[in-house]
Order: sequence, then C-alpha cells, then structure tokens
Amino acid sequence: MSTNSERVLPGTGLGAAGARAWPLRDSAHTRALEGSHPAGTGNRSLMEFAGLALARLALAVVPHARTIWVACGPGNNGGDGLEAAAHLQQWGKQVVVSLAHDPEKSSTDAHAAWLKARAAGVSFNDHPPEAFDACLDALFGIGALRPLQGAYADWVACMNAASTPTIAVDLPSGLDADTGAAMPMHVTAQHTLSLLTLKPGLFTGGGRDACGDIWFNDLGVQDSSPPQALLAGPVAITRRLHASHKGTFGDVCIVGGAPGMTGAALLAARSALHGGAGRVFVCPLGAPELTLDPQCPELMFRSFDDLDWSAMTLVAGCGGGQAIAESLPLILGHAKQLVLDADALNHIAHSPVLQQQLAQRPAGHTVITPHPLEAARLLATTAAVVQADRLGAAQSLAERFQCVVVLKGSGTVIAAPGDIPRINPTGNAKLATAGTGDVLAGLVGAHLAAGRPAMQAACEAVYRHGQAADQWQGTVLSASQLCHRT
Ligand SMILES: NC(=O)C1=CN([C@@H]2O[C@H](COP(=O)(O)OP(=O)(O)OC[C@H]3O[C@@H](n4cnc5c(N)ncnc54)[C@H](O)[C@@H]3O)[C@@H](O)[C@H]2O)[C@@H](O)CC1
Ligand SMILES: [K+]
Repeated sequence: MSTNSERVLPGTGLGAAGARAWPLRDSAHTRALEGSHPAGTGNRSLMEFAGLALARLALAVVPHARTIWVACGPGNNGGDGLEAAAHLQQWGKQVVVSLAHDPEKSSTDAHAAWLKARAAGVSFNDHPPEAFDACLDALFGIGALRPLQGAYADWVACMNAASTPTIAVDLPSGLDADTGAAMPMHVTAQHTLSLLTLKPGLFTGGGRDACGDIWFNDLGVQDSSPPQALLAGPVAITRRLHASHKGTFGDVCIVGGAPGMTGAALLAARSALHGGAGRVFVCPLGAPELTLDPQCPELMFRSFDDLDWSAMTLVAGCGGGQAIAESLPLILGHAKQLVLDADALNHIAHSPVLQQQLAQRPAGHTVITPHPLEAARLLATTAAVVQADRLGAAQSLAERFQCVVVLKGSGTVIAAPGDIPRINPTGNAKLATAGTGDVLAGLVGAHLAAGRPAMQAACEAVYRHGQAADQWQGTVLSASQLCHRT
C-alpha cells in the first residue's frame, strides 16, 4: 500500500479541479470491510497504516509545523491519532497528545498505539498546549454517537478558534459520515484524510464546509463492491457532428413567469439556449404581451395554448406562481420530456392527484429540481429533516415519484429509482443567489432535449452549473451572468 494519500477535492470555493467519479461508502459498509481485513495488509494493522498515512499527510501539508497537538478520543479514531503522534515525534516534531479516557480500556490496536506514542517520547497533557502549529483531530470518526460535551467540546472549540490548521482524521469530529449532518459542536478542519473508504457525508450537507481539502487513503484494501453513492465525475465533451442543424439538439419550451416573475422564465430560457438547445420557446404566463428578449433575440415567445409542445422538452415552474397550476394536469399528462421546478413542485406537493400523475409518467423522462424546502413539502416533512439525510431524502423522492431528483444545496444530490445516488462536487456559495435555480432548470432541459437519458442529463447539467461558478473569477455571480457560462 502507499502511505501517500490522494487529494479528492480542494476546499469549498476552490473548484473541483481534478475531480473524478469516486465510489462513496457508508459507515456500515466500512465496518464490514474493516472486519474482513482485521490485520490490514502484510503484518501491519489497518490502524498502523492509517497512522503512517496521517503523519505523512501532516508533513506534506504543514511541513514547518514544530509543535503538533493531537486530540485523541476513546475509540479507534483516537488510536489512529496516537499512531501518527508516534511517527511525528520520531521525525523530530514536538507532539502533545490530549486524552480524556483511560487508555488501558482502549481496543487492542489503540492500546498498542498508546504504548508506541509513550515509547516515542510524546508528551501527554489533558489540555491543549498554549501554542501549537497544527492539530490532528482524532477525537471521533465513524463511531461518534452523541453530541460532544465536556473536554471534547472544549477541545473542538479550541481547534476551531485556532489560526493554525486542523487535519481531521477520517472525518471532522461531530460530522455524520453517512449523511453529512453536522452536530452543533463539530470540527471545522482545513484538511480531512478519509481512511479505508471515502464517506458520502464528506461531500454533502455540512460536509464540505467542515472538511476543507478532502484526501483519501484506501490503506491498501481494494474494494470492488457496489458503492452506496458516487461522487459525480466531470462531463465528457460531446462532439457535435458537422452535419447538424437546429433540430438536432432539440427544442425546449419554458413555461413559467407569472406576473412579476417573467425574469425567472427568461433566465431558464437563456440558460437552455446557452446550454446547447437547438430552439428555445418561452411561454411567459404573466406577460402575454412579451414577444422579444432584447438581450437574447434567439428566444421565441408563444402563448402556451397556441404552441404545439408535444414533441418538446418542457421546463415548467420557473416563477410560475399560481398561474402554472392550471396547466400542470396537461403538462404532466402529455409532456414528452419534463423538468419541474419551484412553483410547479409546490403545487404538486399540495395535490395528491398531481402527485399520482407525476408518479405515473413514463420512466426516464422526468427530472424534478427541488431545493430542501420544496423537497420537504413533497415529502410532507421539514427542511431540517431533509437536510439531516440528503441522500435518503433524494432517494425517497425518486422512488415515490418515479423520476430523477436533483436535490439542490451544498453537495447537490442526484437520485433515480433503483440507481446509485450521485453527489455533485462542483459549485460554491456564489450560487446562493436568486435565479440560479432557474438557470439550472433550463440547463437540465437543454441536456434532456439533446437526447441524454434523464439521470445523465441531470448529472451533466448540475456539474456544469457548479463548474461555471467555480471558474467565475469575481466574488459575486448573478444568475444572468451564469447563463452565459454554462
Ligand atoms: N473502520 C475502519 O476500517 C478503520 C477505522 N479506523 C479508525 O477507527 C475509527 C472508528 O473507530 P471506532 O469505531 O472506535 O469509533 P470512534 O473512534 O469514532 O469513536 C467511538 C468511541 O467513542 C465513543 N463516543 C462516541 N460519541 C461520543 C461522545 N459524544 N462523547 C464521548 N464518547 C463518545 C464511543 O462510545 C466509542 O467508545 C474510524 O473513524 C477510523 O478513524 C482506522 O483505524 C482504520 C480502519
Ligand atoms: K476525527
């Protein structure tokens, strides 16, 4: 095995350069994998490999650190920290370890690591050193069970307040490995080294903000079993045939824009056009007099009742307000390919009849793009419940409504019935502004119109949408600027 770890993603706001499709595995699978390799590879335990990989990463990312504080918890996460502490001390660092448990009661491996750290000359102190150049958060990994209290909470506060970097062992303490839900008290690290498996919780919910740069070391254990989720990889550039015409890339029709919300429909339409659709029609429900978008004269304006949209990809919602409600039965019943966003989803959430219509649409032709509150309305729950398990919520929606679901937010989740959910690695907080959701809906429409299967269309559009924000140099990105970049 290599003790060099691989960087999977840089911290938030730094783009997803170099990202590729990684398998993500939950803690139950990780424990089963650990159980099938109790002795690691060769004659070293997995913990010994983990400790060496951690110490090497620390040397690589904080090479000039002299004093390193290692905060160790009572389980094997703490054992990893003790192994790393022994190496770093032997390599000339001044290592201070804090423990709040009796090491005589640790697991066999963690006890052996404690003896090694003592033999190496590591200092032990039950409170953090007055000054330290870097810290290893080895408090809790996949075994964190309850909110952190007492000394553990104090140590987390100390790490988070320090101006020096924290490297989280396996995952930041207080973050749920499977869901990315962060406890009120959790570590905010600059680097996280995920061990043995890459956990889904690092990439969604509170994960990205808590982890910083995400690194991975498989500890020499190869795992070819199906993952519980996938990190979505970059979009392949598709070659457009020379012998193409505007019909080749499909027609998109945007239905939305209730009075005062015409801009939402225009944003979706411009985005579909710049996203590669052959022709884009707009049905602005609140502004029938509108016949031209001067900034995008390619768009064609029609009344919804007069347009033959039966062979088009429809994008419905986009500032549709109350006006979209009366068209939804027709749209759900007859649209060939369909993207449902915002107000369309809110109306569906309130109507069992529309819900049934949605679930009965032909498989593989519908994408819904809810944010957490819209997802909560559809699931008859709260946004907090959705955010506590974003993967689970997206998969439930996909199964219940038999469609592809794009659950927006930090680490957008894309789920389809019977498929492995994807977590998107691109995007940043510049997207947290009005209209970016309309841009995404239009872009999904363009990818569907180009003939992509619904899951692929959704994954590609979400990746490109986030990538455009990652590549944007300014600090503020408006939705209309975003339209042109995707
Ligand atoms: N699973 C694996 O394959 C491997 C695991 N390793 C490490 O071991 C970790 C998992 O070890 P464990 O299962 O021992 O779990 P943890 O080390 O995450 O913690 C579990 C221990 O903490 C206690 N605990 C949980 N929440 C607490 C709280 N709020 N306050 C006080 N005590 C609390 C539990 O009672 C238990 O004793 C991984 O995250 C990883 O760092 C590595 O050694 C290598 C391989
Ligand atoms: K940790």
